[in-house]
Amino acid sequence: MSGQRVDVKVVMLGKEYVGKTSLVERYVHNRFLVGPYQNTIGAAFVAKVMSVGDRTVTLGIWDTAGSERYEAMSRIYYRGAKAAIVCYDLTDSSSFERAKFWVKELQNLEEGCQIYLCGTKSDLLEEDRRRRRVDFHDVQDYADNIKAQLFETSSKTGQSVDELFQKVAEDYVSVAAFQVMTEWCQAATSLFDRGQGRGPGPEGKPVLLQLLSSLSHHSPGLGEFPQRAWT
Ligand SMILES: Nc1nc2c(ncn2[C@@H]2O[C@H](COP(=O)(O)OP(=O)(O)OP(=O)(O)O)[C@@H](O)[C@H]2O)c(=O)[nH]1
Repeated sequence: MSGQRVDVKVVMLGKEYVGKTSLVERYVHNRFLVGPYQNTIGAAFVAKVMSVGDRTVTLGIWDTAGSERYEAMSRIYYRGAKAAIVCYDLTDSSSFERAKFWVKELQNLEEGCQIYLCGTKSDLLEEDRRRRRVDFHDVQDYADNIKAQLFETSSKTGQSVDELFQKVAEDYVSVAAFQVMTEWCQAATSLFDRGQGRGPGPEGKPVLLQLLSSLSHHSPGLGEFPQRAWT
């Protein structure tokens, strides 16, 4: 996978033992490793290619170490991340406090990073509801406040794991499409302001049509409406 182009840098954050590595294992290899717990040292990277509609998106996932000993190192890994999956263990309230710590960090230092809150080990609640230590509605309110998405997953059973990563990729595609659309609108407005929109561009086609075909190329579907309206 080395040298592979990555579309979305995703970072896994959260207290040690919450299940970050297990989440990545379940998603990438569709397996749940049993055996003695091995804490992550530093960080691990894996890339996963996936589909969103007719587009291919490559997620580059950084699995960080949850131990506070590696806190400074985890900061290096969330730099430039477009998405952060901030994990907490549904059976451990202190892990949710730690999740809030990471959310604050991201809000202060990585403004452009979309946050996904992930309550892990939901299978343990299936076995015994009394084990829940983090209330769903409290977290949902918190998630709404910070404009984050909320998922409750189990790496053991696979519950909601694919949905979580799929949402990350889908959000990336819609944000990218929105950016292209915004840039296109700005370019079109500026051409119209200068009265050049219908003039010929470098390929002999009207400049606006050239912009539209570039928009359609980057975001299939988005270019259809204006193209129909203006030709
Ligand atoms: N029952 C259950 N156990 C889980 C689940 N996810 C992880 N675990 C267990 O929780 C322990 C910690 O999991 P890891 O994935 O190593 O946790 P981590 O967050 O990567 O830990 P650090 O690397 O120390 O940050 C392991 O014993 C896992 O088997 C889950 O969904 N259900």
